[in-house]
Amino acid sequence: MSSAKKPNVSVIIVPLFLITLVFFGFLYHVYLNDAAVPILPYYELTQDNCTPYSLCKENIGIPQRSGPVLEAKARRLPRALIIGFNKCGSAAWRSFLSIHPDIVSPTLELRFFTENHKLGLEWYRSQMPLSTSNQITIEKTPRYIRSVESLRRIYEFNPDVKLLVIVRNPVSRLQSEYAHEMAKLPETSNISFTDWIYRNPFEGFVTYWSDYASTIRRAFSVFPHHQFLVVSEEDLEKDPVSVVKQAEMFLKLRPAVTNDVFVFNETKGFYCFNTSHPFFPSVLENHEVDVMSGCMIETKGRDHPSLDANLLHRIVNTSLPYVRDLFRLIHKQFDWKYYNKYIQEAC
Ligand SMILES: Nc1ncnc2c1ncn2[C@@H]1O[C@H](COP(=O)(O)OS(=O)(=O)O)[C@@H](OP(=O)(O)O)[C@H]1O
Repeated sequence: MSSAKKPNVSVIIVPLFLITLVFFGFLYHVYLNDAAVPILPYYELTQDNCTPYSLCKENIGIPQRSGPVLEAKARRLPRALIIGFNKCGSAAWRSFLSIHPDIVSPTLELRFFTENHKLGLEWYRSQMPLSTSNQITIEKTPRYIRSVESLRRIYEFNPDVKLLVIVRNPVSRLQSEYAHEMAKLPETSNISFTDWIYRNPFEGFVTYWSDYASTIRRAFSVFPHHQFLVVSEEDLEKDPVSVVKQAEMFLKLRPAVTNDVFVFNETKGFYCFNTSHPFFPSVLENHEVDVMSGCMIETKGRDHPSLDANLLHRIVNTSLPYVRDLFRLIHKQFDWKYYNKYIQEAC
């Protein structure tokens, strides 16, 4: 008489059922449910063994999706910075770049390498938006370029960081600064552009706003030239796609931003986001963009004061040597009204 007991079927079927469940659950998780990508707090991630000050040197390149990968989102430190100049379209450039699927960017100027340095690198990281490892983070604080101390800190943070710089016709930059200052005052205290200019010692004031070259030259003494991309506000205003494309190439990102991402808004007088473009929802967290119109908020694109001919002549005369110096330094020439006729050839 055999004493062997028949195996209980449930001992086999239950684990088999559970394994199948887990397997299909996994497939669903990876292939069908993008939202299921786990979002881990940054400190749970290895960050590719990077130490805080030696940032990851992985290639910034075309993301290769070669199969199911469980991609963790994390708060990553910037690999590119917009370091200057203020009143030159730095906010629009940052916003326009951030529509690229491989770019994320905090809206606020974090000023980490200037006054907020004491808050520490972990604070800086905590301010960054979540991103995947295929995306790069870009932070914008236009005052970085003016401070040597900040440039040295940036170098210590990451000597390979990419540096984005935007400059502007000095005349428009002065008008922009004036509009910015007047907007802070009650209307009754507003003064004319001419009075505003002559409130200050003329030469020094105009030089301060026009001499991009000295500031960039100083930055060149900290970082090699090839780590800089210098563009012009006028190009961003006229043809934002071309300026975003320059950055795509410079950052070695796949070409993703096309003409249909932007539309010219007659009321605003500037290019704005095309709100029906599939990329648009990615800027909804951007507090510098009006989500209804897709335009930059009202503090960007103010009316400029008209110019008295004599004053214009004086400003152009004073700033011309600095404009020449800039074009020579960066080996580029921008299409700047009032200056073009004096500058016959580049570099
Ligand atoms: N598309 C688009 N929409 C709105 N504004 C645009 C755009 N492109 C460039 N600009 C110009 O950006 C100028 C503001 O420059 P910044 O953002 O660098 O100013 S700030 O330093 O951050 O305050 C702002 O200057 P003002 O015109 O003087 O307001 C704009 O001329």
